Order: sequence, then C-alpha cells, then structure tokens
Amino acid sequence: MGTESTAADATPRPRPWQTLAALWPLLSEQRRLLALWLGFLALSSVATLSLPVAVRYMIDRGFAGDDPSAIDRWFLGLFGVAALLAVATAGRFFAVSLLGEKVVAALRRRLYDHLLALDIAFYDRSRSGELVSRLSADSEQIRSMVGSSLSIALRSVVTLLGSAVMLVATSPRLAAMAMVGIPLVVLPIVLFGRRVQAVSQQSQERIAEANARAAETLSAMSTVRGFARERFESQRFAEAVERALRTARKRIRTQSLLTASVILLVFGAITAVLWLGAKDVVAGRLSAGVLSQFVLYAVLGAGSVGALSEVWAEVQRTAGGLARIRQLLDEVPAVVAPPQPQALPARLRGAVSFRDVRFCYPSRPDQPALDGFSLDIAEGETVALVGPSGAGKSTVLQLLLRLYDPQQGELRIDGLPLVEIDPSALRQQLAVVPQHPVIFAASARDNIRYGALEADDAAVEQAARLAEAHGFLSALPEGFDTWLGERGARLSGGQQQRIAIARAVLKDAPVLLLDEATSALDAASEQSIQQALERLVQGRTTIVVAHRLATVRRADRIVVMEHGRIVAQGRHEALLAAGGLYAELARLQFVDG
Ligand SMILES: Nc1ncnc2c1ncn2[C@@H]1O[C@H](COP(=O)(O)OP(=O)(O)OP(=O)(O)O)[C@@H](O)[C@H]1O
Repeated sequence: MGTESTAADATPRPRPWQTLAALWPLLSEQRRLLALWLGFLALSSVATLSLPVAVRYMIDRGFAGDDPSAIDRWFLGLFGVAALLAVATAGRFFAVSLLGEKVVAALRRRLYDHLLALDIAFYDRSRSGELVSRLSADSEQIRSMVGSSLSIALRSVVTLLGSAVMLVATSPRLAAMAMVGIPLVVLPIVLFGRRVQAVSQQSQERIAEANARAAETLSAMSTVRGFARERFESQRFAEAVERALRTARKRIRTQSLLTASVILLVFGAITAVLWLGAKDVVAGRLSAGVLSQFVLYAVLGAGSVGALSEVWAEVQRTAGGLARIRQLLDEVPAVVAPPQPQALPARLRGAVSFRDVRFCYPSRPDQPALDGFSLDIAEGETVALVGPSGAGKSTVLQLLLRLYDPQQGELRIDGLPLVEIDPSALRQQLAVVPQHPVIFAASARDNIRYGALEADDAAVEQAARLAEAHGFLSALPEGFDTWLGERGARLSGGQQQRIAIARAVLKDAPVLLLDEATSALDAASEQSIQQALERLVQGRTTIVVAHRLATVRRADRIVVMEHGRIVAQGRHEALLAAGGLYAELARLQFVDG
C-alpha cells in the first residue's frame, strides 16, 4: 500500500522566482485590490521613512532650539506622521489580506475544476487524500504567502531601499562604512535559504503522505474494525506523523540558525557604525538629531533585512506547494474533446461497434486487457458479457464510456467514431449501473436525482418505483428525504444497487451499461432487481456484464470472453450445447439459477 507511486513522487525542485511568477496570473485578476494595496503601501512607506526626519527635528529644533513654542509644532508633526502611518497600515492590511483570500479562492476553484477534467488514468495513479492536501494545505500556504509574506516582502524592500537612500543623504561617511557590512549579511541568507527550501518541500510531502494515509483509513473504517486493525493503523499513522515531524524539525532548525545569524550580523554592523557616530558627536562633527536620524534609518533598514530573510524562507516553502499545484495544473487529460466535436442528435439510436480494439491500462502497458476485440451491437439489442474474472468485461464498458482510449482499433456509436465526439456529450447518452454503486452523503431523493439534475420529485419517485426502490425508500424514517450516510452506509448492498438503477432509469439514456455485482443477494432482492432491470432494458441498447443466469437468459446475445478476446457468442442453449468455456461457466456459476 505504501510503496505505490504517487503524484508527489516526481515533484521537481522548484525555482522560487519561477514558481512565484506563476502567481502573477492569479494576482493580476484582482487589479483593483492590487492597486489599492500598492497605493496604501506607498503611503505607509512614506510615513515610515519620514519618521526619523521628524524625530531629528524634534531633537535638534524642539529640544535644542531657541524657540520654546517650536517643541509643540515638532511634536504635532510627529503625531501627524504617526496618524498617517496608522491609517495607511490598516488600509494596506485590509487590501492585501483580502487579496490573499481571493487569490486562494480562485486557485482552489481552478484546481478543483482541473481535477474534475482529468482522466481516470490519472486517478488510477493518484491518491485522493493527497489531492485533497493540495487543495487544502498547499492552497492555505499560498493564502498566507500572498496575504502576509508578499506584503512584508514588498514593504521591506521599499523600506530597505528608502532607508539606504536616506542613510547616504543623512551621513555619507557613516553610510559608506555601513555598506561594507551588507555582503556579510546577504551571503548567509542565500546559503541557508537554499537548504530551508529543500527541507521545506520534504516536510510538505511528508504531511501530504500522512493525510493520504488517514483519509484512506477513515474511509474504510468498517474494514479496519472488522480486522481489528486499529492498533496497526494507529502505528502506521504515527510513523507517518513522526516522519513529518522529523523533517519539520530539520526545517525549523535551519530556519532558526538563519534568523540568529542575520540578527547577529545586522546588529553587529549597526553597533559598529553607532560607535563611530557617537565619537563624531562627541567631537562636534555631527548633531545628536542627525545621529538619531541615522540610527533610526539603520534600524529600519536592518529590520527590513531581517523581515526579508524570514519571508524568504516562507517564499521557499510556498514555492514547494505552488510547484506541486502547478504540477497538477500541468497534467493534461489524455481523453479530451476534439477541437470540432461531432454534433450528436438529442437521442442517439444506440448502435455500438468495437473494431479490432487493443487496450492496455496505462499502469500495465504490456498486458492487454482487450486484444483484437471486435463486436457490433444493434440498436435496442441486449448483449450479456460473460467470462472468468479478469477477462476484460468491465473494460469493455469503460472504453465505451471513454474513460480510456484504446491503443489500437476504433469504437463507434451510431457510426460516429467515439474520438470525434465530446466525451461529456457522449456520456449524456449512456446510463451506467456500476458494479459497486456509489451513494453520496445526501438524501435518497438527491441520490436518485444525480441521474437527471432537473428531474422533479414525481419523476424521481417514478424512477424509484421502476427500480423497485420505492417500497423500501418510503419505509425509511423520513422517506425519500432520509439521509443515506456517507457512501450509503445506511443501506444494504441490494438497496444501494436499486438506487443506482433508479438513477439510471431517471437518466433515460438510449444506451445502458450494467455491471452486475457478484455479491450474493438474497433471493427476494435478486428477484426485485431482475424485475427492475427487465423494465430498464426495454427500448434501449444494453450491454451487461452478467453474473446471473436470469440476466444471461434474457439477453438477445451472449458474448463469452477470455483473456480480452471473444471466444464464443450466441444464445444460451446454443452455447450450452456447443460445450467449451460457456458450458463450463454455466456449470460452475449458473447451475442453480
Ligand atoms: N484501472 C486498472 N488499471 C490497471 N489494470 C486494470 C484496471 N482495471 C482492470 N485492470 C486489469 O484489466 C484486466 C481486465 O479487467 P476487467 O475489470 O475488465 O475484468 P472483468 O472481466 O470485468 O473481471 P470481473 O468479472 O472480476 O469484474 C484484469 O487483468 C485487471 O486486472
């Protein structure tokens, strides 16, 4: 279970700037908020950068000046700057936080729509828990990235540049000395940053792994309980969590080291410059106000560098998440609509043909599930597919649904090649009753309505009646409005099947695909399902993967399959008389039907 390949395995190491550039299309959709944010950012930066100047005049003119009333004016000025800073900061916070939320909402919507469009082969090799992690944890990271880190980064860059300019303007001599320290500060940031990025990506992957494991277990609770595997599952999860924790610890350690070195270097440099400045003041070469102004700019600049180093680590982390999301968005579905799809009539007649089809599942490229498979089914005909387990019967239905495309050969419906039809238009004309029906966590009514979303209550109930589901559904505590529990946990297997049949009845498509469940049903359920199906096949083309004698007998034609090929076809009696595989199957499976 733990060794299969997963979507995250092949995650390439992202380049942060490249991946961040990928955020731009999302950001650019929110032009108004973006402009608002930048406007407030400019305003708050001006206010921040003018604070040291206000302090300088307050000291040099307010304290040391000859005019005693000046002190009021300079303090008032200082307060004015602070008030501007307050308003601009609030505005900036509002705009950028909302921007983060909107970007993530758009990203999640886009990602979900993309996932819905991907083909079944993609889902064969992915784990749904991991995909949910992309949708939640990774998207969440991007929210904090845009909503705070990006804001801090831009603000810090502006403050840093502004402070640098002002440092030079305040005292070129001191500024020149400060400049020497800069490479000392930048180098460790770059070196450590690389490591943080690598470790962070591992950390996110470990979390996704633990999530996937939990999702799988929680959705199979009755199996876990049935085998009393709670301890086993608990240990497996604990191991996954422990692995995630170990990687996180590595990341945090590297990040702490990074922060410590940055603070040490930055404040070391400031102290040194301050020491030199203090000597200048004592010697009368510099006023106290100017030195204060210089120090404040140095603190602002250094604070920005510190903030940038922290944000840089976060950017590295988000780059990992964003790269995984991009990787998903870059997945191209193998089954897509052609550029100019054939228009289908409102209702197809339902003639189906398979011509020399060879098909291997993508995960087993050299083991054909169907090989040299040719079959013509006339409009309105009922064909039963029989054969040993693994013969390829369900595969026939999957190809007709165009969940996969064959490597060789061609499928047609009403003479139109399947590949020339928009897959969703095609599927509109097919109704499926799968081997393991899926019941959604919704009311019985909504579960049946999944077959035709626009159907009214009367139509739903009529469909339930035809599917022999009306009786047991009406007997439920709240009738058709009873909540069926996640994946139909509150229904028996036979009841779930009848709901699936009702769904297909409601859809009323010209072609019906039935995959009979092998699970033993009690005689009464079996009989009511047979009755339901008998009505359902009237007036439509039906392909049924048959496991029951009643189904086989009712079919116009029986197709016997083995190893992905047709080995015999005909009616029950003729096939029985001919002996061979069918006679053998009949003896083993259908004997007491
Ligand atoms: N999603 C898949 N990925 C890879 N191989 C698959 C997949 N589904 C089916 N197969 C393989 O393809 C072959 C045909 O499977 P198929 O489900 O069509 O058999 P079947 O005749 O319907 O069997 P059963 O009666 O047991 O349902 C089998 O060998 C099976 O292991």
